[in-house]
Amino acid sequence: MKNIQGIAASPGIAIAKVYQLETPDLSFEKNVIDNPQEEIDRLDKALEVTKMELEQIRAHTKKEIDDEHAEIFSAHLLVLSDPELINPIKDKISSHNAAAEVALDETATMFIDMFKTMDNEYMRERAADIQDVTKRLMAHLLGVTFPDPALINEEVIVIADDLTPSDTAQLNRQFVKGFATDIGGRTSHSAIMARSLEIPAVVGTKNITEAVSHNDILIVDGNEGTIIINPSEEELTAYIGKQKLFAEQQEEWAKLKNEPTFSKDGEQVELAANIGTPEDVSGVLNNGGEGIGLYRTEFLYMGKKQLPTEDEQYNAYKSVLEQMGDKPVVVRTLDIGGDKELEYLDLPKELNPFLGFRAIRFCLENEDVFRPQLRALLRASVHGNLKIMYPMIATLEEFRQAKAILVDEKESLLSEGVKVSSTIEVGIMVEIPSTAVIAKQFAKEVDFFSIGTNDLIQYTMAADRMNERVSYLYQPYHPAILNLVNTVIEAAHNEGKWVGMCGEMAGDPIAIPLLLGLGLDEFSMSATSILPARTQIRDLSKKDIASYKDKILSMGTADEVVEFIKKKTD
Ligand SMILES: C=C(OP(=O)(O)O)C(=O)O
Ligand SMILES: [Mg+2]
Repeated sequence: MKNIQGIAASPGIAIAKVYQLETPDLSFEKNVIDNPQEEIDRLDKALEVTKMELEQIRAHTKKEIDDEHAEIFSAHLLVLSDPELINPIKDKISSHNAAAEVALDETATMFIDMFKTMDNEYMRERAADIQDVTKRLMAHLLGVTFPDPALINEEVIVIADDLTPSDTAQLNRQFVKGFATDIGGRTSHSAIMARSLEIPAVVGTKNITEAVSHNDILIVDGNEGTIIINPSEEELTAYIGKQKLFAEQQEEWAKLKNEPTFSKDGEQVELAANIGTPEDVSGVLNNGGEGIGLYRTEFLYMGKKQLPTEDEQYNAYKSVLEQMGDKPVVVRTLDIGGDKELEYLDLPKELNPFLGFRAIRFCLENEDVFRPQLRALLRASVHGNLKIMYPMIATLEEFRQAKAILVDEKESLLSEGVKVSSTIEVGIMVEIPSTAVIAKQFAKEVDFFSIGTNDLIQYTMAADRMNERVSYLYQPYHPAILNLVNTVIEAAHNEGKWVGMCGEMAGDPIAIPLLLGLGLDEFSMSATSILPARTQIRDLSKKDIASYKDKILSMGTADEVVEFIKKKTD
């Protein structure tokens, strides 16, 4: 028996025997050729067959999964038709007399390396897409068959170094009970697809392919990220129990998908989701999200060579708003800086980037960047229920200045005859202690607050959210944090305004009772946390917890708070 720890990528527990998905041998002789045209013809033929195969996988995915995942293969097809990839391969063949395999390998490696080293997770994962497509193309050039996971016909757990999107799309849910890979992260495509197929998965184990052999029995715990190889009888019994419990839990959760969120004593709150791209919206709706509490627009600006145009932004915002119908969508304006750099802006390196020139500070000094975003948002506002939120507000002047620019852009759009919604709420993130402390003054001017605890905790505790050595100080349940949260909620409610929270704390099962008791109106979290949170809230009495509010807020340590709330809500 041996346990391996990886990253929990898709929830659930699977127990079955190992199926090793091996990549075929794609090695080749590095021959020089004497007829480049023949090689180019071979390449064109392989391209044609690969495209046909991808079309088939796309159709299969569309039928068996959904349109969104089928789009991955549309992207692959685009890669194969992209002259920026194909022309350099052909140039290498004709100018260096390289065999098609050599030219493909060298060109693909160059692009993959380039994307892999980018300081942006999204782009790094696009490297995996190019790798996937070019491997398939190479197999056709070499005349070797690619593994076909669709042929699996007994219950298994698929083990692989990595699962490409096309592998994942072919997995038959009836037989493939789970999967585990050496590489990958929570946002890699295979992980995203595992979640929508609802196959338990653990990724990033580093060495699962070496640790198991063909007929081993495995337990894959996608809730905890653990894999148990050849479990003992006791472990098996324990996990079969957990599996049953999880299945029961999921059935319970699913019943609440289209339900509003009420506490046991009948108080309503809103459970919303945090998203980074329009593609994330379907996951929000599938998980019963009542709104988008934070759309991080940075991703529109990242992984590019220049700023996105106003129209590009308009299309992204419109897509999110339309998909959400009349449900609220809080879009946060550009929060660049800190750990999120935009290389093309060429901003000077700073000693303390988290305390530096970022977010609203940058936008107010760079109106040429800020105004197009606000215009795109205002134009998109007629397509849904838009709320605009400014990040990193530290002073009232910043909010007033940002709002004045918005009003100015609105007036100019209206004078151009462009329609703009008249009901857009304008609010701020509360993630800087100064703003939390004078929330009372802010509450008179903003339409809403959303508490960004990821930053509020680091600034209040003076503990860098990225620094492992001070992570013990990063304490969401610290009375100082709870007092600030309480100040913000009371201030807002006194002015008849609503308060959300979009930091990670909002989806944390220990924090949820505390936040409910303090009167938080909207909880914004990752989509898959929504149904468990709704279930939890239905069992909590807001009034009961609120009656302990003064006691909790006067406690001295986070441990005391946790111990107390656990005891009261068990
Ligand atoms: C939601 C927040 O913003 P980000 O994590 O993007 O800084 C936060 O600070 O809590
Ligand atoms: Mg923040």
